[in-house]
Order: sequence, then C-alpha cells, then structure tokens
Amino acid sequence: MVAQPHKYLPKRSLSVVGCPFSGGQHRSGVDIGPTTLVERGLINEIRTLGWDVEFTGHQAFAHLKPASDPDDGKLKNPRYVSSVTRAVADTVGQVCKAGRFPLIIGGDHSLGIGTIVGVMQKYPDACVIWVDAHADINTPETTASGNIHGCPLSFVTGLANPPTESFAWVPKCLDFSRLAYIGLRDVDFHEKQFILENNIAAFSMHHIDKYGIGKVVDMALARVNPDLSRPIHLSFDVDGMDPSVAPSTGTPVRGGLSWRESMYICEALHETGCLVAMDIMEVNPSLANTPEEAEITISAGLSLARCALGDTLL
Ligand SMILES: NC(=[NH2+])NCCC[C@H](N)C(=O)O
Ligand SMILES: [Mn+2]
Ligand SMILES: [Mn+2]
Repeated sequence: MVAQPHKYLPKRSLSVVGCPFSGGQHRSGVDIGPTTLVERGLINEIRTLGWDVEFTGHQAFAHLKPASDPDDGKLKNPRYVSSVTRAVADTVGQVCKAGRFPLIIGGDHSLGIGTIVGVMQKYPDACVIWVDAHADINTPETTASGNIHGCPLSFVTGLANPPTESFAWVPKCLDFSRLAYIGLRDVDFHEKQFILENNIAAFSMHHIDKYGIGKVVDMALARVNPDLSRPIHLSFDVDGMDPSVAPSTGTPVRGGLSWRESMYICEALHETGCLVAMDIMEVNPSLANTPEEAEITISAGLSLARCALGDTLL
C-alpha cells in the first residue's frame, strides 16, 4: 500500500499526553514509563518526522488520589482509576477536537478507558486496534486479579455498563464490531466467551504464525474498517511484543510479536491515512533485570511511535 494523505487531520500536529499512572495494576514503576520515554527523546524524534508537537509536561494525577479507596467488589483502586481515566478522557477529547493527534503514553492500560472515551468524543465511529497479549475485557465480575488494566474494554463496549457505581460516567461508546485485537496469547476463560459471543475480531499469535503479520493487519482492517472510511485508534500494550524485545513490562507473556511484526502494525496503520490516536502502554523501566532490558523496551516504545507517525524505511 502507498501511504495515503491523512483523511482526518488537516496537518501533522500532535500532542503528547504523558500519563504517569500505575493504579490499574499492582506493580510500581509503570508510572515512570512516560517520563522515561520523553527523557529519551520522544518529542524530538516525532518533530524530526515533520510533526508540530505540543508537550507541556505530564498529566498530574496526585491530587486525584483519594485518601481512602476501598475495593469496589473485586476492583482495586476504583475511585482513583475512575478519576484519572475521566481526566484523561477530557484531555484526549480536547486534543482531538482541536484537530490534533493525541499520542498517549502510559502508564498502565486502565488508561485505555480514558483514551477511548476521549477519542470517541470527536470520532464517534472510530475503530480500535488493540495490540496486546491480553484481551483486557474482564468485567468487575469476571476479573480474577481485580486489576482494572485487565478490564477497560468491558467498560467502554458496554459489556459491563455501567461497570460499577464508581465508573458510572463511562459511556458505552465502542461497538464490538469496531474492535480488533492483534497479538493475543493470554486470554482468560470468560474473556474468550465474550470474544466469541460478541463476534469480536481477534487475531492471536496463532493467526500471525499461520498468515503472517501483513495478512493479519489486512484481515483486521477488513473486519473493522473495510473501506478505510473510519478513523483508527491504535492502543498498543508493549506486552503484545515478545519479552525478548520488550521485557520491561508488568505482565510479560512469551511467544509474542517480534520487533518487525510490531513495527509493521504501526507502519501499516500509518499508511491507511486513518490513524487519529495512539496509546503506548505498560512500559515499566523499573522491571528490568539488567539495564539492557529497560533500554530495549524504551527503544521499542520510541520506535512504535515513529513507525505509527510516518517514519519510513527508505
Ligand atoms: N493491560 C494488561 N497488561 N493487562 C493484563 C491483564 C491480565 C489478566 N487478564 C487480568 O485480568 O488481570
Ligand atoms: Mn497486556
Ligand atoms: Mn493491555
């Protein structure tokens, strides 16, 4: 495919939305993901690609942390996650409405609640490509861990809506027919049922082995965006990548996307001219056995951003 002119953005303008947040899971350090990516030159790398980049510092969440936040059923930190994702939805909504591309860097994947709600405010018919080892579609009832980063898609699709009282503000804004997964390999029992019952487009590592990544991206687009007539929101959990290329993450799963398969997804979505928003989630530089492990994970995060934003190989 030859790169198309962008269908939704008048010019290459982008806002980096840094979300230093770890409340959707239990391992500390994922909150330094965004700060580390920016320190390692994210902004400049994107500017080099011809984007006008706005970055006015990371989002501040500390004031949103309640003094006490007892579990809501099984859900951990429900009030904190709710307030943070609500603030992120506002910010992302404003960025999109201003005609800019939000590049949201996490932080844990509970932030996806906010990024999807925000993107849908401007682009209500957008589709979501969710690259992840996990399906992140547990409901407050089915979650075994209580970690909300394993639940965002049940909230925004209405599978669990309103999910609980603390998340009553979350609109049902993503139809199952507009969600496609790539890279799945660690999906919980109930999540498999939800995917099958609701006919969600789901491409696991098995499909990538069988068809190759080129075909899988085409098949995913054929399901959720057949005529390339819808905006695309790419939500990339770095644990979708194999731990050999992205080891510094909270829930690594062996047998994942290679470096090139990961970059290919981003390049191919860029080429559609429909990409309007991107999340890079679950980079946790503190979970590294060696400095090299953190290094390669950060490089991978930077590279995903460049590939999605028009870096070309030639
Ligand atoms: N965004 C992630 N890394 N999610 C991992 C989710 C793991 C598991 N399915 C859970 O519900 O807890
Ligand atoms: Mn994951
Ligand atoms: Mn995830």
